[in-house]
Amino acid sequence: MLPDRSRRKQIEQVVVTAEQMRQIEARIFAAGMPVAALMEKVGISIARRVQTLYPYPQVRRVGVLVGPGHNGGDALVVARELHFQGYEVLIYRPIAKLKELTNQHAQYAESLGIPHFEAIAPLQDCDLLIDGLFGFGMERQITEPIASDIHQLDRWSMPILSIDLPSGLHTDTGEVLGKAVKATRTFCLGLWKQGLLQDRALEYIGTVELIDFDIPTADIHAVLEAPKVKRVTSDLAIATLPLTRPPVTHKYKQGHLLLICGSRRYAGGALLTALGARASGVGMLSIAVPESLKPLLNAQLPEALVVGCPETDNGAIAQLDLPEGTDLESFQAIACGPGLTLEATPIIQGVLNNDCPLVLDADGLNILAILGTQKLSRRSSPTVLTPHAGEFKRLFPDAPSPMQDRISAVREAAQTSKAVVLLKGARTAIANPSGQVWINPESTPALARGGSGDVLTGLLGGLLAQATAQHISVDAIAACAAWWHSQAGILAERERTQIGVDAFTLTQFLIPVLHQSVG
Ligand SMILES: NC(=O)C1=CN([C@@H]2O[C@H](COP(=O)(O)OP(=O)(O)OC[C@H]3O[C@@H](n4cnc5c(N)ncnc54)[C@H](OP(=O)(O)O)[C@@H]3O)[C@@H](O)[C@H]2O)[C@@H](O)CC1
Ligand SMILES: Nc1ncnc2c1ncn2[C@@H]1O[C@H](COP(=O)(O)OP(=O)(O)O)[C@@H](O)[C@H]1O
Ligand SMILES: [K+]
Repeated sequence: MLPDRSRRKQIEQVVVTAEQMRQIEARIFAAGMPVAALMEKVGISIARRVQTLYPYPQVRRVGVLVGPGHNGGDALVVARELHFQGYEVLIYRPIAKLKELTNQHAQYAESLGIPHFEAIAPLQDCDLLIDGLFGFGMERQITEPIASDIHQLDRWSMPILSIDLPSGLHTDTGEVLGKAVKATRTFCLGLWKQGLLQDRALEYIGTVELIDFDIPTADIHAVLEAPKVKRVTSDLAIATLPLTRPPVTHKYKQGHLLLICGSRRYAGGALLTALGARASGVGMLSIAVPESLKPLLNAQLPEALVVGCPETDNGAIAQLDLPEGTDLESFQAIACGPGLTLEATPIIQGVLNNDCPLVLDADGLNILAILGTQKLSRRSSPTVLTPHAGEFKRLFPDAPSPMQDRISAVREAAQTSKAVVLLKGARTAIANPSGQVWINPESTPALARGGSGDVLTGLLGGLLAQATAQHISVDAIAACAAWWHSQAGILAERERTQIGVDAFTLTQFLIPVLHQSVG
């Protein structure tokens, strides 16, 4: 058995579907763990955590919503424990027919004199509600009268704590099945459920934490075969960062990144991409911009080699004018797109035809959408595409909608395009062509602001350029960049409020966040 800390770190990376969770539980039960014992263990862990977060007597009246399955069973164990700790517990039990084990707990709660109701109204004056209506067994639409009762909860103001998932959310896709509880907190049981990491679930889940109940890692590995879905934890991301260098090295050994970005109209995009790249620590940074942007870039990034390129009449890059003896394959990575405009189509065609690891963003993606993503399958070096949902739809019109099941969408896009696809959003999802998916589990809406994606492009380009000599997968690097970018946003928000995180400010928090995370 792994020491507890290391096991916990592994568990935090795992993401499961309902079916995978069922299979893992089935193995535990088949090995001899009684179902009732597991429910008891889970229920008691939840009750302890409730007592810490909502201590008696600050919180006195607790309403417990009990469904027909084992989610309801868990809730009844919590109800019983809280009753014995002095809380006044009231139970809402809208469905009479309960699974056997749940029914036994219901009978015992009745014998203790805990009142139960078929209607929701008697719970109106509770200080806290615990939602154990449905968990990962929920597959059908919620019907009346439960839908109306859940609607009623939206009008009440007490905190709601959901067990495993807010009732009514689909475990895998995060879809609302008719109506769903809007939780203040969710205690996800055992392993992270995929639906909790989907953007559309975020409005419902509140603050989420994992309640570990010691699932053996052997059972997890037995069920979860590659490709997997992984949460990008701090441990995973930090292990990928190029934090220490060998004592004997030089700038070109630390990666040479070429940025191709900007136009007279969109100068800021080039600057923000360059500042993101600077923070990555890349050994050498070259920046190709239209000639008229050269003074601006030189003034802001004195360390960079700024290549002024001939311009179109509208101020876009007309052709790359790299220094004598340099071609596109001289670089460890190229990142291009922000601010280019569609006039830069020949430039994108040129980089696609070259054999160098490539990050495409913004207009780079818009041009690729016109050229067709099948162009990518001919590249022998890795390509990373970093679309937001709008760009994604233009690039992959036949993939599932990125507004719905983002994990399926990004996986299919990566498989068909043979690129690593980083689908930006509240919970950025990254997939590689083999179907491995990473989800960045923490971020802040402070990042929903013009230019913050440009910062990510530069940061990712810089990490990619530094990693080519090492054996780190490109999707792991993209996941690491998404984590770093979000963590900088979170730190910037903490110091400057949610409205204080403009994209330039974000670049200034990229290094401080490492101090905090790495120590
Ligand atoms: N096994 C264990 O000991 C452990 C289990 N754990 C806990 O168990 C939970 C999973 O339990 P579960 O599989 O019993 O399913 P659950 O989520 O309670 O609900 C399914 C029930 O709801 C019913 N139902 C569905 N939709 C409905 C609708 N629209 N309207 C009305 N009814 C509807 C459905 O009925 P059916 O569709 O079959 O007719 C079925 O009866 C899990 O999330 C976790 O909390 C963990 O603590 C670990 C230990
Ligand atoms: N609600 C949100 N929560 C967390 N991060 C967000 C949210 N909305 C956007 N972001 C992040 O902000 C960045 C925006 O990038 P993008 O849409 O390309 O903007 P731009 O093109 O203006 O730079 C992405 O990294 C995205 O993941
Ligand atoms: K629930």
